Amino acid sequence: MIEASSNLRELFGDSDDELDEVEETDGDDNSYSSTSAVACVEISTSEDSRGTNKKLKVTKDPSPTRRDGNGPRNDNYDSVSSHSSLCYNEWSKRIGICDDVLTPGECDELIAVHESEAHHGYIDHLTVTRISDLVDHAPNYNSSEQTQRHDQQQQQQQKQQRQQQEPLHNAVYLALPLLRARYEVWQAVEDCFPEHCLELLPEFTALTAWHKGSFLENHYDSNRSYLEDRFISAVLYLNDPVGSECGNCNSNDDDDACDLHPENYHCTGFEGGDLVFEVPEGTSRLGANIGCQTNVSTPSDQTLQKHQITHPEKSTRVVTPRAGRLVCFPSCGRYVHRVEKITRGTRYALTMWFTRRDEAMERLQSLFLSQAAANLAPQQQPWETPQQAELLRRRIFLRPKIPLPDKNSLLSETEWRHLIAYCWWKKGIPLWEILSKSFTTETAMTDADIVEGRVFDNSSSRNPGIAMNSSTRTKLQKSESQLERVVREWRDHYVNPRRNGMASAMARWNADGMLATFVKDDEMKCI
Ligand SMILES: O=C(O)CCC(=O)C(=O)O
Ligand SMILES: [Fe+2]
Repeated sequence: MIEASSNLRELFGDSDDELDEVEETDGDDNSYSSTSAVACVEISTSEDSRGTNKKLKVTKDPSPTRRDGNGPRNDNYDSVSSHSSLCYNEWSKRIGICDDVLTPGECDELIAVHESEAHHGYIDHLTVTRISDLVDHAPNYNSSEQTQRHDQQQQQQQKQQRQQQEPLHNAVYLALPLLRARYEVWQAVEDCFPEHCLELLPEFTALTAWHKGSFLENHYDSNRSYLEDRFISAVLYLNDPVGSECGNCNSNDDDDACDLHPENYHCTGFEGGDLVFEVPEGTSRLGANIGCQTNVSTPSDQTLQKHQITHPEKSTRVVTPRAGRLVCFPSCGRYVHRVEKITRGTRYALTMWFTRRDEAMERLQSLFLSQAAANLAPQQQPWETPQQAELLRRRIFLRPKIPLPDKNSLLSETEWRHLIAYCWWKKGIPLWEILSKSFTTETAMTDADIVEGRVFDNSSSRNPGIAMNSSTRTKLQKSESQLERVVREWRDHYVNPRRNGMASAMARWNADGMLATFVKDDEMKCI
């Protein structure tokens, strides 16, 4: 997975190269929305049906059939569709759309997880949190060493007490909701591709934040030799687009309201960002013509059928993101797609690929390393310059107007970052207000504006030089009593329950650490 991700910049960053390999189509005159168009695989999973029973229906534990490593290459969707009079319905039904795969609350938590540990992504204006960003530095929760200990329960209690007192060194507790969501996506993808049930293995899992200005040109997802193991692509959207008004901050400002109100940066709406598929050239709109099932439903489709019109060669199928909506499709060249530019706000998603080859599977064995926890200060990604990494770090603090902490600060930098995201997620906790009583707002705001403008701007990344003044830091120390209450709530009601849930889930997982399976409801409980 590490190799694959370090190559992602090559995949997405140099869009000129990318387009050379993909047949370009330009027509979007005939685009139509997924919500009203041809029915494909539509599976609505209500909250009830997502209970433990469903989660246990397909066991993700490794079995010889899943893990023999001899699965076929991802050529069948290409070859099924490669005859010249490809049936539109046959093509379209491979684009699975499932709504309510996660609840709004689960989506919000994943957004907060991303905000806690955001790194520069593989294209401009994109930040990512790969699952490995959370677990690679995990302490050993489940080593054989530990299980052999005589008084395991006592050890566990001591450990929990230590955790409650020690500064937060790692982000592993944040992996719990992500692992749960990963499993939900996995199940939904299997539901959409039942013919490949029990074959599909996660190859890559990351939370992605598509900030204003980000987009992806036409591409398909297995379009490099080192990506050819990718078989199914899956994107679970975590927030809704908004109209002209700002969803949460009630601003009527037409001009980038969310971007202008960083203190309300829980306004997670966005504009733009549709996922647009190119219908392959030569595709017939008439499924009946070549004997496949016809389930066309829109008036325009019926008209086409009635008049026996072949669908124009160049057209698109548009999927509009929505919180809890999963879209999954073959990663092969028949499913060329793009992401339209995000023109406002941030579009959040959980992005996954599935493979059928065991060797290509995403490894999570580092969850089981018996290493001491490393300090998870934001780490420089292979494609980042140190300056870019530093700017992103500053942005995380300054966007919500929180001064950069120094050595004497109440919390470590990791803790501050996580606390900021928690408060942002919980919305009702006015961290900025608590702090603003005792630090110089003007300084923080000025810095925030400068950083916001530069963080994604490569041309200015050579000069990140922004220093917080010392009075800001000194004053921050004085607000401890109010802050301490917030910190206690965060630790007691969030960090510790999540840590315990993680430890409990991991105790049930396979000793080789290669497959993380389901996470139980009670392990997710936050008091
Ligand atoms: O986020 C999306 O809608 C699709 C993203 C995508 O195409 C990709 O990451 O390859
Ligand atoms: Fe893609």
